[in-house]
Amino acid sequence: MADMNRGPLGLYLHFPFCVRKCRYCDFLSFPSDEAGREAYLQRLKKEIIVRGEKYQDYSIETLFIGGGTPSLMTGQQLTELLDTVRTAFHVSPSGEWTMECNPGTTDAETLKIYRAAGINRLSFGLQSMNDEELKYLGRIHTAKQFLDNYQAARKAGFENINIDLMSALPGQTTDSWLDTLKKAAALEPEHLSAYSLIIEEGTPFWKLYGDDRSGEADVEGIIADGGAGRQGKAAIPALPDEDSRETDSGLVMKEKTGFPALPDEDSEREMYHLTKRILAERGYERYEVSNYARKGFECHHNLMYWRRKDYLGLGLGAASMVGERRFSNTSDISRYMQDFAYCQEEILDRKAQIEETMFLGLRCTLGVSDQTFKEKFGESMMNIYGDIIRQYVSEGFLTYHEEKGRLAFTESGMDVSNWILSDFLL
Ligand SMILES: C[S@@+](CC[C@H](N)C(=O)[O-])C[C@H]1O[C@@H](n2cnc3c(N)ncnc32)[C@H](O)[C@@H]1O
Ligand SMILES: C[S@@+](CC[C@H](N)C(=O)[O-])C[C@H]1O[C@@H](n2cnc3c(N)ncnc32)[C@H](O)[C@@H]1O
Ligand code: SF4
Repeated sequence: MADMNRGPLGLYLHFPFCVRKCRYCDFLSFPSDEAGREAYLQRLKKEIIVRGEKYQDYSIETLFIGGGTPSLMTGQQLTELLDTVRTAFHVSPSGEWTMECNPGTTDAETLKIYRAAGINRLSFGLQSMNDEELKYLGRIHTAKQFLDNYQAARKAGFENINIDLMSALPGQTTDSWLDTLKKAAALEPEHLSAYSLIIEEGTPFWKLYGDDRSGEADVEGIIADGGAGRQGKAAIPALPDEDSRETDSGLVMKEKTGFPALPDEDSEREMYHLTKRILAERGYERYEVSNYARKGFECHHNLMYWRRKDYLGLGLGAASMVGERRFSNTSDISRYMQDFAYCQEEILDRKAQIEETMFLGLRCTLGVSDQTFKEKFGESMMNIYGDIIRQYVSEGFLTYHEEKGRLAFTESGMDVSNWILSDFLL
């Protein structure tokens, strides 16, 4: 139940450490040792206490521990971290508390402690069920290790589990994507995220594949997840040597590098359409561009971002938006260990607020409510975007539901949402 007297707040905690860096990843994370992780957590707990004092008028509705690899935390570290949150903030009793969990980094005992400490949703970064694809991505785990962890999580009492998958991987065929999708859905997780691999600048994959996917990263950049997630690049170590670059599955290899080629555009499209069909057939409703859930299991924390509700991000590089103030912590670890000053702060003007409302709202299949829009901005969406909306409605990409007063993408609009959304920049 929401706290009547306090405003709802989403709390994000960043844990910036991984066993090693995956070749495609530009999230803020780097390898670490035990001492470094412990020192960071001491600092994070201190930040929780310091910031908590300023947020006594709020109640934590959702909590999300992301990374990096938060499951590198011991049971005791996680328990202390969550106890600190409960001491420093008001928390809603039935809130969604998610933690990202990397296959190959956890076990049954630890998962039980996480559950007892208050985590009630797990998000597994599986990416693929194909060990060869996992190897090229630079993942540290196999599909089998994921399965073991997944079963252990169910036994530990987790009844709300997400699995992250990625398509359009090096060497991936539509058949192998189909296989990954089917195997993941067969486990009946409550939630599935299916992303298309983005070749991010500055990553080892950029060196290997940057030319093949030029332009793609730019489009994604405009429509970032509410500003959260894609800022702050970590230093990326050189490509580790491969023991063997042989492949026995007939993959097309990139000349010189020994890495398989990316699927061509047609295969990528096919994979995308397969995702929708296979997941729909198995009872997963798409509620956002890349997110699918059983009814009632949509990720509340991410919905806070897309609906532009207040959220506070703590830890290295974490992003926040409270009121129309957007701010984030430094991405420089040595600075973070010394002071908690915000490094980027801006007040969003009306234009930016309107653009964001459209970008983030339209990503969700529910779309944007004209009523809510009017209450916020004092005029109808039609006043501002009339021409564009009419054009895309007549072309069948957008639909306006008169009765509900909501503007949303049609299915074909969702397929090209990135391109259409750029027209909503004022
Ligand atoms: C920031 S990661 C953290 C999750 C966890 N550390 C893991 O990798 O298992 C969250 C998710 O973003 C997705 N992701 C990361 N890099 C991506 C990229 N370059 N393109 C598309 N999706 C990406 C992956 O599916 C990943 O599970
Ligand atoms: C890409 S999403 C994946 C969510 C997952 N599919 C799910 O349903 O739970 C999560 C990642 O976004 C990033 N992230 C989310 N909120 C953030 C915030 N407020 N500040 C900084 N990074 C954030 C973190 O790297 C986190 O691991
Ligand atoms: S994808 Fe996940 S595990 Fe891999 S480097 Fe990025 S945050 Fe770490």
